[in-house]
Amino acid sequence: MPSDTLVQEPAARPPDAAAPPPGIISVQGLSKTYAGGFQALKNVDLEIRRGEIFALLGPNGAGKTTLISAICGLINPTTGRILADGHDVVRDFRAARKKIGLVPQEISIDMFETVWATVSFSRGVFGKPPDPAHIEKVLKDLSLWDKKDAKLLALSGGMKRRVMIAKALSHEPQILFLDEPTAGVDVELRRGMWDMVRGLRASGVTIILTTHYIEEAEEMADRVGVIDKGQIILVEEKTALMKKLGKKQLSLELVEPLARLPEALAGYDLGLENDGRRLVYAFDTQGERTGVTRLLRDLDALGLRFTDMDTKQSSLEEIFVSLVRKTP
Ligand SMILES: Nc1ncnc2c1ncn2[C@@H]1O[C@H](COP(=O)(O)OP(=O)(O)OP(=O)(O)O)[C@@H](O)[C@H]1O
Repeated sequence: MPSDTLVQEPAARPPDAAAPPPGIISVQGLSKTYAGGFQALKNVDLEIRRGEIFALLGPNGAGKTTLISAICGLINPTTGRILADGHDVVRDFRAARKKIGLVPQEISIDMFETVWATVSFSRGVFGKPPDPAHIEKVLKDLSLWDKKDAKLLALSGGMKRRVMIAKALSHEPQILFLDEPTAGVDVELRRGMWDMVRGLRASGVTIILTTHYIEEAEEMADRVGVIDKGQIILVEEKTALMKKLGKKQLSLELVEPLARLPEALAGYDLGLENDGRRLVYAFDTQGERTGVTRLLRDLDALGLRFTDMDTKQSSLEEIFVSLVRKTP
Protein backbone atom coordinates (compact mmCIF):
# COMPACT_ATOMS: atom_id res chain seq x y z
CA MET A 1 0.00 0.00 0.00
CA PRO A 2 1.47 3.37 -0.96
CA SER A 3 2.29 5.39 2.11
CA ASP A 4 0.62 8.61 0.89
CA THR A 5 -2.86 7.05 1.17
CA LEU A 6 -2.18 6.64 4.89
CA VAL A 7 -1.04 10.23 5.21
CA GLN A 8 -4.05 11.62 3.40
CA GLU A 9 -6.73 9.69 5.24
CA PRO A 10 -7.21 11.95 8.27
CA ALA A 11 -7.44 15.10 6.13
CA ALA A 12 -10.12 13.50 3.96
CA ARG A 13 -12.32 12.78 6.99
CA PRO A 14 -15.02 15.44 7.53
CA PRO A 15 -14.71 17.39 10.76
CA ASP A 16 -16.66 15.70 13.54
CA ALA A 17 -19.12 18.33 14.74
CA ALA A 18 -20.12 16.23 17.76
CA ALA A 19 -16.55 15.92 19.10
CA PRO A 20 -16.02 17.90 22.30
CA PRO A 21 -13.66 20.87 22.01
CA PRO A 22 -10.13 19.95 23.08
CA GLY A 23 -9.39 20.83 26.69
CA ILE A 24 -7.34 23.97 27.22
CA ILE A 25 -5.29 21.87 29.65
CA SER A 26 -4.67 18.22 29.12
CA VAL A 27 -2.95 16.14 31.79
CA GLN A 28 -2.12 12.61 30.72
CA GLY A 29 -0.77 9.84 32.96
CA LEU A 30 0.93 12.30 35.30
CA SER A 31 2.89 10.92 38.25
CA LYS A 32 5.23 12.78 40.54
CA THR A 33 7.64 11.19 42.99
CA TYR A 34 9.63 13.70 45.03
CA ALA A 35 13.35 13.29 45.61
CA GLY A 36 12.80 11.65 49.01
CA GLY A 37 10.74 8.91 47.32
CA PHE A 38 7.26 10.21 48.23
CA GLN A 39 4.73 9.75 45.43
CA ALA A 40 2.55 12.86 45.49
CA LEU A 41 0.67 12.21 42.20
CA LYS A 42 -0.36 8.83 40.83
CA ASN A 43 -1.26 8.52 37.16
CA VAL A 44 -3.45 11.62 36.95
CA ASP A 45 -5.55 12.21 33.82
CA LEU A 46 -7.44 15.49 33.67
CA GLU A 47 -8.93 17.70 30.97
CA ILE A 48 -9.80 21.30 31.78
CA ARG A 49 -12.37 22.77 29.41
CA ARG A 50 -11.85 26.12 27.77
CA GLY A 51 -13.69 28.88 29.60
CA GLU A 52 -14.77 26.93 32.66
CA ILE A 53 -14.25 27.48 36.36
CA PHE A 54 -12.84 24.22 37.66
CA ALA A 55 -12.54 23.70 41.41
CA LEU A 56 -9.94 21.22 42.58
CA LEU A 57 -10.83 19.94 46.03
CA GLY A 58 -8.88 17.69 48.31
CA PRO A 59 -7.76 17.34 51.91
CA ASN A 60 -4.40 18.68 53.12
CA GLY A 61 -1.50 16.97 51.41
CA ALA A 62 -3.70 15.44 48.68
CA GLY A 63 -1.47 16.76 45.89
CA LYS A 64 -3.28 19.92 44.73
CA THR A 65 -0.26 22.23 44.80
CA THR A 66 1.92 19.53 43.25
CA LEU A 67 -0.55 19.17 40.37
CA ILE A 68 -0.76 22.93 39.82
CA SER A 69 3.03 23.26 39.99
CA ALA A 70 3.43 20.53 37.40
CA ILE A 71 0.92 22.17 35.04
CA CYS A 72 2.70 25.51 35.46
CA GLY A 73 6.01 23.82 34.65
CA LEU A 74 7.49 24.60 38.07
CA ILE A 75 8.25 20.96 38.86
CA ASN A 76 9.08 18.19 36.44
CA PRO A 77 6.70 15.25 36.15
CA THR A 78 8.19 11.82 36.88
CA THR A 79 5.99 10.37 34.15
CA GLY A 80 3.24 11.70 31.92
CA ARG A 81 2.58 14.67 29.71
CA ILE A 82 0.84 18.02 30.17
CA LEU A 83 -0.37 20.32 27.41
CA ALA A 84 -1.41 23.92 28.07
CA ASP A 85 -3.31 25.31 25.10
CA GLY A 86 -1.48 22.76 22.95
CA HIS A 87 2.02 23.45 24.32
CA ASP A 88 3.93 20.77 26.19
CA VAL A 89 4.73 22.38 29.54
CA VAL A 90 8.16 20.73 29.75
CA ARG A 91 9.42 20.76 26.16
CA ASP A 92 7.77 24.05 25.24
CA PHE A 93 7.92 25.69 28.68
CA ARG A 94 8.05 29.35 27.66
CA ALA A 95 5.14 29.17 25.23
CA ALA A 96 3.05 27.17 27.71
CA ARG A 97 3.87 29.43 30.65
CA LYS A 98 2.88 32.55 28.69
CA LYS A 99 -0.67 31.22 28.55
CA ILE A 100 -0.84 30.77 32.31
CA GLY A 101 -1.28 33.13 35.22
CA LEU A 102 -0.55 31.68 38.66
CA VAL A 103 -1.66 33.12 41.97
CA PRO A 104 0.20 31.07 44.56
CA GLN A 105 -0.96 30.45 48.10
CA GLU A 106 1.76 32.54 49.63
CA ILE A 107 2.03 36.28 49.06
CA SER A 108 5.46 36.97 47.59
CA ILE A 109 5.91 40.57 46.54
CA ASP A 110 8.55 43.25 47.01
CA MET A 111 7.04 45.33 49.80
CA PHE A 112 8.97 48.48 48.84
CA GLU A 113 7.67 48.58 45.25
CA THR A 114 4.54 50.43 44.20
CA VAL A 115 1.49 48.53 42.97
CA TRP A 116 1.93 49.95 39.47
CA ALA A 117 5.62 49.04 39.23
CA THR A 118 5.24 45.50 40.51
CA VAL A 119 2.33 44.65 38.22
CA SER A 120 3.98 46.27 35.17
CA PHE A 121 7.22 44.40 35.90
CA SER A 122 5.40 41.03 35.94
CA ARG A 123 4.18 41.65 32.39
CA GLY A 124 7.75 42.16 31.22
CA VAL A 125 8.84 38.86 32.82
CA PHE A 126 6.71 37.05 30.24
CA GLY A 127 8.27 38.95 27.37
CA LYS A 128 5.23 41.09 26.70
CA PRO A 129 5.76 44.70 25.60
CA PRO A 130 4.54 47.38 28.04
CA ASP A 131 0.82 48.10 27.82
CA PRO A 132 -0.23 50.72 30.38
CA ALA A 133 -3.85 50.53 29.22
CA HIS A 134 -4.00 46.82 30.09
CA ILE A 135 -2.38 47.33 33.49
CA GLU A 136 -4.84 50.13 34.18
CA LYS A 137 -7.78 47.88 33.31
CA VAL A 138 -6.50 45.06 35.52
CA LEU A 139 -6.00 47.43 38.46
CA LYS A 140 -9.43 48.96 37.97
CA ASP A 141 -11.10 45.53 37.71
CA LEU A 142 -9.48 44.57 41.00
CA SER A 143 -10.40 47.86 42.69
CA LEU A 144 -6.72 48.74 43.07
CA TRP A 145 -6.60 51.76 40.81
CA ASP A 146 -6.63 54.30 43.64
CA LYS A 147 -3.71 52.39 45.21
CA LYS A 148 -1.56 52.29 42.09
CA ASP A 149 1.11 54.58 43.56
CA ALA A 150 1.02 53.08 47.06
CA LYS A 151 3.89 50.94 48.28
CA LEU A 152 2.87 47.34 48.91
CA LEU A 153 3.79 47.47 52.57
CA ALA A 154 1.05 50.10 53.02
CA LEU A 155 -1.70 47.78 51.76
CA SER A 156 -4.03 45.54 53.72
CA GLY A 157 -3.75 41.74 53.45
CA GLY A 158 -6.76 41.59 51.12
CA MET A 159 -5.27 44.27 48.86
CA LYS A 160 -1.93 42.43 48.70
CA ARG A 161 -3.80 39.32 47.64
CA ARG A 162 -5.46 41.30 44.84
CA VAL A 163 -2.03 42.61 43.77
CA MET A 164 -0.95 38.96 43.43
CA ILE A 165 -3.94 38.41 41.13
CA ALA A 166 -3.13 41.58 39.16
CA LYS A 167 0.44 40.33 38.68
CA ALA A 168 -0.87 36.98 37.44
CA LEU A 169 -3.15 38.77 34.94
CA SER A 170 -0.57 41.29 33.77
CA HIS A 171 0.50 39.26 30.74
CA GLU A 172 -3.07 38.51 29.61
CA PRO A 173 -3.07 34.76 30.31
CA GLN A 174 -5.89 32.57 29.03
CA ILE A 175 -5.60 30.27 32.02
CA LEU A 176 -5.59 31.41 35.63
CA PHE A 177 -4.68 29.26 38.60
CA LEU A 178 -5.86 30.44 41.98
CA ASP A 179 -4.38 28.40 44.81
CA GLU A 180 -6.56 29.06 47.87
CA PRO A 181 -7.55 32.55 46.68
CA THR A 182 -9.57 33.51 49.71
CA ALA A 183 -7.67 31.85 52.56
CA GLY A 184 -7.78 34.19 55.54
CA VAL A 185 -9.92 36.73 53.68
CA ASP A 186 -13.05 38.08 55.37
CA VAL A 187 -16.51 37.17 54.11
CA GLU A 188 -17.18 40.46 52.36
CA LEU A 189 -13.89 40.45 50.50
CA ARG A 190 -14.39 36.79 49.62
CA ARG A 191 -17.67 37.66 47.91
CA GLY A 192 -15.93 40.48 46.07
CA MET A 193 -13.27 38.03 44.87
CA TRP A 194 -15.95 35.63 43.66
CA ASP A 195 -17.55 38.40 41.60
CA MET A 196 -14.16 39.28 40.17
CA VAL A 197 -13.44 35.65 39.23
CA ARG A 198 -16.83 35.37 37.52
CA GLY A 199 -16.02 38.55 35.62
CA LEU A 200 -12.75 37.00 34.46
CA ARG A 201 -14.53 33.92 33.23
CA ALA A 202 -16.98 36.14 31.34
CA SER A 203 -13.98 37.69 29.59
CA GLY A 204 -12.92 34.23 28.39
CA VAL A 205 -10.31 33.24 31.00
CA THR A 206 -10.30 29.61 32.11
CA ILE A 207 -10.01 29.39 35.89
CA ILE A 208 -8.74 26.56 38.04
CA LEU A 209 -9.00 27.11 41.76
CA THR A 210 -8.17 25.11 44.82
CA THR A 211 -10.03 25.86 47.98
CA HIS A 212 -10.70 24.62 51.46
CA TYR A 213 -13.96 26.54 51.49
CA ILE A 214 -16.24 24.07 49.80
CA GLU A 215 -18.87 26.80 49.79
CA GLU A 216 -16.59 28.63 47.37
CA ALA A 217 -16.66 25.71 44.92
CA GLU A 218 -20.38 25.32 45.41
CA GLU A 219 -20.87 28.99 44.62
CA MET A 220 -18.58 29.32 41.63
CA ALA A 221 -17.43 26.12 39.96
CA ASP A 222 -18.81 24.73 36.73
CA ARG A 223 -17.05 21.44 37.39
CA VAL A 224 -15.47 19.94 40.45
CA GLY A 225 -12.53 17.54 40.69
CA VAL A 226 -11.66 15.73 43.89
CA ILE A 227 -8.09 14.62 44.53
CA ASP A 228 -7.12 12.38 47.41
CA LYS A 229 -3.77 10.74 48.14
CA GLY A 230 -2.41 11.80 44.75
CA GLN A 231 -5.28 10.38 42.72
CA ILE A 232 -8.19 12.09 41.02
CA ILE A 233 -11.14 10.25 42.46
CA LEU A 234 -13.90 12.20 40.75
CA VAL A 235 -14.51 14.85 38.07
CA GLU A 236 -18.07 15.95 37.57
CA GLU A 237 -20.33 18.87 36.68
CA LYS A 238 -21.10 20.53 39.99
CA THR A 239 -24.87 20.53 39.58
CA ALA A 240 -24.91 16.90 38.38
CA LEU A 241 -22.69 15.91 41.30
CA MET A 242 -24.96 17.55 43.81
CA LYS A 243 -27.99 15.88 42.25
CA LYS A 244 -26.34 12.49 42.00
CA LEU A 245 -24.73 12.23 45.39
CA GLY A 246 -26.88 14.65 47.27
CA LYS A 247 -29.37 13.53 49.83
CA LYS A 248 -32.43 15.47 50.73
CA GLN A 249 -33.79 15.96 54.19
CA LEU A 250 -37.41 16.40 55.00
CA SER A 251 -38.06 18.02 58.39
CA LEU A 252 -41.48 17.91 59.98
CA GLU A 253 -42.33 20.07 62.99
CA LEU A 254 -44.59 17.88 65.14
CA VAL A 255 -47.61 19.16 67.02
CA GLU A 256 -46.88 16.78 69.93
CA PRO A 257 -43.23 15.98 70.70
CA LEU A 258 -42.17 12.31 70.56
CA ALA A 259 -40.07 10.66 73.29
CA ARG A 260 -38.86 8.03 70.79
CA LEU A 261 -39.54 6.85 67.27
CA PRO A 262 -42.61 4.60 66.96
CA GLU A 263 -41.88 0.95 66.06
CA ALA A 264 -44.14 1.25 63.03
CA LEU A 265 -41.67 3.72 61.47
CA ALA A 266 -38.59 1.53 61.96
CA GLY A 267 -38.26 0.98 58.19
CA TYR A 268 -37.50 4.67 57.50
CA ASP A 269 -34.20 6.55 57.89
CA LEU A 270 -35.61 8.85 60.56
CA GLY A 271 -34.20 10.94 63.35
CA LEU A 272 -35.64 13.07 66.10
CA GLU A 273 -34.34 16.57 66.80
CA ASN A 274 -35.25 19.54 68.95
CA ASP A 275 -36.37 17.48 71.97
CA GLY A 276 -38.57 15.26 69.86
CA ARG A 277 -40.39 18.16 68.24
CA ARG A 278 -38.82 17.65 64.82
CA LEU A 279 -38.90 14.48 62.76
CA VAL A 280 -36.13 14.36 60.14
CA TYR A 281 -36.27 12.01 57.18
CA ALA A 282 -33.22 11.54 54.92
CA PHE A 283 -33.89 10.25 51.42
CA ASP A 284 -32.04 9.63 48.22
CA THR A 285 -32.92 12.09 45.46
CA GLN A 286 -31.80 9.58 42.83
CA GLY A 287 -34.05 6.78 44.02
CA GLU A 288 -37.10 6.00 41.95
CA ARG A 289 -39.23 6.34 45.08
CA THR A 290 -38.37 8.80 47.78
CA GLY A 291 -40.79 7.22 50.25
CA VAL A 292 -42.13 10.63 51.23
CA THR A 293 -45.74 9.90 50.28
CA ARG A 294 -45.69 6.57 52.11
CA LEU A 295 -44.13 8.18 55.17
CA LEU A 296 -46.77 10.90 55.29
CA ARG A 297 -49.49 8.27 54.98
CA ASP A 298 -47.95 6.23 57.81
CA LEU A 299 -47.67 9.32 60.00
CA ASP A 300 -51.32 10.08 59.36
CA ALA A 301 -52.27 6.50 60.29
CA LEU A 302 -50.36 6.88 63.56
CA GLY A 303 -52.13 10.17 64.27
CA LEU A 304 -48.89 12.11 64.18
CA ARG A 305 -49.62 15.61 63.01
CA PHE A 306 -47.22 18.38 62.09
CA THR A 307 -47.40 22.15 61.85
CA ASP A 308 -44.72 22.78 59.26
CA MET A 309 -42.43 20.99 56.83
CA ASP A 310 -39.21 21.86 55.09
CA THR A 311 -36.75 20.14 52.71
CA LYS A 312 -33.01 20.69 52.47
CA GLN A 313 -30.49 19.45 49.88
CA SER A 314 -27.15 18.25 51.28
CA SER A 315 -24.29 20.61 50.55
CA LEU A 316 -21.21 20.02 48.42
CA GLU A 317 -19.28 20.00 51.69
CA GLU A 318 -21.21 16.99 52.97
CA ILE A 319 -20.73 15.21 49.65
CA PHE A 320 -17.00 15.98 49.65
CA VAL A 321 -16.47 14.75 53.20
CA SER A 322 -18.27 11.49 52.48
CA LEU A 323 -16.23 10.97 49.27
CA VAL A 324 -12.86 11.53 50.87
CA ARG A 325 -13.75 9.43 53.90
CA LYS A 326 -14.62 6.48 51.65
CA THR A 327 -11.22 6.10 49.97
CA PRO A 328 -8.89 3.62 51.73
N1 LIG B 1 9.30 19.20 47.71
C1 LIG B 1 8.72 18.16 48.28
N2 LIG B 1 9.44 17.09 48.68
C2 LIG B 1 8.86 16.03 49.24
N3 LIG B 1 7.54 15.90 49.47
C3 LIG B 1 6.76 16.93 49.11
C4 LIG B 1 7.30 18.11 48.51
N4 LIG B 1 6.28 18.96 48.26
C5 LIG B 1 5.16 18.35 48.69
N5 LIG B 1 5.44 17.13 49.19
C6 LIG B 1 4.49 16.16 49.75
O1 LIG B 1 3.55 15.81 48.73
C7 LIG B 1 2.23 15.68 49.26
C8 LIG B 1 1.29 16.59 48.49
O2 LIG B 1 1.60 17.96 48.81
P1 LIG B 1 0.83 19.17 48.16
O3 LIG B 1 1.46 20.42 48.65
O4 LIG B 1 0.75 18.96 46.69
O5 LIG B 1 -0.61 18.97 48.79
P2 LIG B 1 -1.88 19.95 48.80
O6 LIG B 1 -3.04 19.10 48.36
O7 LIG B 1 -1.60 21.17 48.03
O8 LIG B 1 -1.99 20.26 50.34
P3 LIG B 1 -2.53 21.58 51.13
O9 LIG B 1 -4.01 21.56 50.97
O10 LIG B 1 -2.11 21.28 52.51
O11 LIG B 1 -1.85 22.76 50.52
C9 LIG B 1 2.33 16.01 50.73
O12 LIG B 1 2.40 14.80 51.46
C10 LIG B 1 3.63 16.77 50.85
O13 LIG B 1 4.24 16.57 52.11
